[in-house]
Amino acid sequence: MAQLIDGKAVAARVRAEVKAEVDRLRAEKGLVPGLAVVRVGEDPASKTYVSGKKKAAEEVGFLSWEHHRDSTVSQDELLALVRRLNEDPAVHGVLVQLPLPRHIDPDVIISAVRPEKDVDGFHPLNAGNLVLGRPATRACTPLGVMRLLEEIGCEPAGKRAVVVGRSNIVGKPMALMLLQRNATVTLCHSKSDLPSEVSRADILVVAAGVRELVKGAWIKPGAVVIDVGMNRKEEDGKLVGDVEFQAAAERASFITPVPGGVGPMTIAMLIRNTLEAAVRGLGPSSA
Ligand SMILES: Nc1nc(=O)c2c([nH]1)NC[C@@H]1CN(c3ccc(C(=O)N[C@@H](CCC(=O)O)C(=O)O)cc3)C=[N+]21
Repeated sequence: MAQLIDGKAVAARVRAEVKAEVDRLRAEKGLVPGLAVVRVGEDPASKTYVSGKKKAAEEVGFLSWEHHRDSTVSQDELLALVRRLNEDPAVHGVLVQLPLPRHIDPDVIISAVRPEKDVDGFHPLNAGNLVLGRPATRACTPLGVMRLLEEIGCEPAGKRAVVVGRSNIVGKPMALMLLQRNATVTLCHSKSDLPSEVSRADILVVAAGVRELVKGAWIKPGAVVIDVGMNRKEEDGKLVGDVEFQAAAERASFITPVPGGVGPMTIAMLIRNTLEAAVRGLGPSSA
């Protein structure tokens, strides 16, 4: 039976680390990190996530602002807001909650955020620097997964890592981070021969957005299974992942639950990225 990876507990520890650093920055430099979150429309999931981000920001002693706009806001109006936040010296991190309404091109908005303030790590400059293995702000969810692997003492070097799902916000950066740590990485589309790909994984990360897509019987005995999926069941409103949890747990050595696995880590890493953006803003060697 697999050991559970307690993302909630690790995330709380990350936030405590950040809080200690924020207290020191405030005392020594008079600096308080600031996070601005932009939310458009009335998507209930976005509302929940944004309030989670705001709560975490306040818990660690950041300043935080939520800028809410109606779903009818124009792309130009949203761009103007992003530019204002880019110029605001109290704001160290700018996050535009996705998804955006259909009449707004998310690439245009994401590219407008100053790369130094892009705490999501979605800006093409940060994404490109990740590809090149250069310093960059890294996407929060895969960064959180890397931290979970570290916590359980899982060393990626030389292991076969399989990532299911190729999104720009999870799958692709996840594969690159594992590659950077010298894993042998396979990045799969959900149309791949998943049973055969998954069965070779020492480290399996699933971010496909399809409820219980990965069956327990496919898991290699002893594998580390990281489930990034978040699917709300029609029947009872409960969250389930992209992995058939019970059956997978019988074969895996470690597995993340949903909820309480990767989700809380995403927010904790956003908080970390914002702290780092604030410290970078002080200029070289002044931290
Ligand atoms: N610009 C942008 N950046 C994001 O980082 C971003 C985004 N847009 N759009 C949506 C996704 C989703 N996301 C989650 C964050 C926390 C949990 C989380 O804390 N989940 C809890 C459960 C929450 C619940 O019960 O609903 C858990 O897994 O334990 C989940 C999902 C960030 N996203």
